[in-house]
Amino acid sequence: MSIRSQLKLRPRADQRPAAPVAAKMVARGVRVSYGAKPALKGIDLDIQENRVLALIGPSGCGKSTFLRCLNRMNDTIEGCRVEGRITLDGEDVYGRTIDPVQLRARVGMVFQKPNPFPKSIYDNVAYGPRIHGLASGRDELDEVVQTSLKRAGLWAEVRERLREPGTSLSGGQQQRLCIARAIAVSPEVILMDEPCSALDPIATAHIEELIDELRANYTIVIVTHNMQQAARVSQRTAFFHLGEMVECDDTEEIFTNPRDERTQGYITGRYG
Ligand SMILES: Nc1ncnc2c1ncn2[C@@H]1O[C@H](COP(=O)(O)OP(=O)(O)OP(=O)(O)O)[C@@H](O)[C@H]1O
Repeated sequence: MSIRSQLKLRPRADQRPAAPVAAKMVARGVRVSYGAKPALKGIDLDIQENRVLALIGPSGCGKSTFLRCLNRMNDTIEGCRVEGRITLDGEDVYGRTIDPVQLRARVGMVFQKPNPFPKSIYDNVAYGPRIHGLASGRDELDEVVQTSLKRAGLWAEVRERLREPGTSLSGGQQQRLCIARAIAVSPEVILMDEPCSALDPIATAHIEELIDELRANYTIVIVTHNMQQAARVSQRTAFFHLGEMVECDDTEEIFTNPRDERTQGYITGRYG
């Protein structure tokens, strides 16, 4: 069986944009350390608009650290130092005028384990728009909640139970609720840190389909250990190794024709 069919790669024409795609976020020389210990050693990476970028690599190579740099989640980790430059639409996200709370509304995050707030399904989604003042009045808030749940592919399952706790949903539904919560504040970029690792194969398939739909409206960066998943959902893939970004290319190139032998070793399962 060819690697293309093993990885369920889509036909070439679907993978390749006809024209160059604009970079939504750009990282240059990003170095991160936790105390004295370096975790990222100078990452240069462009994140293209309305594309899914998968970050792959062995455990501990710095994928999550890099993801957290993009919306300054690392700010909350004591002893974590970030150097270099990351821009969103050309603006330095570490610039003095940037409010990290506003940044995290523009660059939302979905975590490994579904983490709904201890609130109703409705309030989980309404929370962000309320604190950011994005809806004036109840009707508008209802509309935002409904639209976000629809985009997250959850509306049909929860429309009759909006007042029930978010935690009463199944794991896969909770993860879609978390995606709806991220979408509700109209982000431009969505970061996903192994969003399917706690889910069964059916819930995983549902989230993967959703990711493919969401890229029409959002730029997505996903960390995954599952190479089939990277091949199925992403158009670009970056391979990380020991704190370096070894190569980034069209997903199909990375999986069928990697330039670096470390990438080759990883995707063929020699290590990792
Ligand atoms: N909060 C932290 N405090 C100290 N060191 C950390 C912290 N988070 C990560 N590290 C270290 O930074 C390095 C990169 O970790 P990171 O979690 O970014 O890797 P990863 O590629 O996402 O790994 P995994 O695939 O296992 O999730 C590792 O050596 C890790 O031990």
